[in-house]
Amino acid sequence: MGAFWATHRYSLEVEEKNMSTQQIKIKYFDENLVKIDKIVQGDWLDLRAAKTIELKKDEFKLIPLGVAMELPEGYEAHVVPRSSTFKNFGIIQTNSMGVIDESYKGDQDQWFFPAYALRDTVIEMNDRICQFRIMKKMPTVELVEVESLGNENRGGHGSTGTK
Ligand SMILES: O=c1ccn([C@H]2C[C@H](O)[C@@H](COP(=O)(O)OP(=O)(O)OP(=O)(O)O)O2)c(=O)[nH]1
Repeated sequence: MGAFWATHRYSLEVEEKNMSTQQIKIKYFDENLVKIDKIVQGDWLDLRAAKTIELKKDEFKLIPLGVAMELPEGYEAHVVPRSSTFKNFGIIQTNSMGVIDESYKGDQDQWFFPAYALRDTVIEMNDRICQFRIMKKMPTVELVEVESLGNENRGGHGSTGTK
């Protein structure tokens, strides 16, 4: 028992030491845009609409998020709606998840939220509509073509049942 806890505590300490703070250069496009908050809860950062946008039911618009960033080397960012976004504004994100490439870092590379409205709606400037986090990019991969993968089939959608 004692040995287990000693090992466990050691691995937690190592993890904590390796979690260094990463800096992200950020440019705001409008001085009236509320700056991104330090993380209060959780580890995603909320983003705000950079202008007031009106959408009619079934309309699509790109909502500017008012920021451009230079991500740390080897990282990309993922942007998803907040859980409450559909309830509050009746919009969904058309690409389900936005991927911000590491190379998207020019002065005019403003982040945007592609929105589809399921009802008439108004999103006010500075409303928090989505959230992002940075993720390590995947390693370089090579696709190797084969005739057979040599594995058993797992079975497709729903093959494990519902109970
Ligand atoms: O929700 C999103 C998705 C993308 N982008 C920006 C960042 C990204 O780096 C760039 C291009 O996105 P993506 O590669 O997904 O678009 P594409 O349709 O494949 O176009 P491209 O030919 O520019 O790659 O647009 C956003 O601001 N918000």
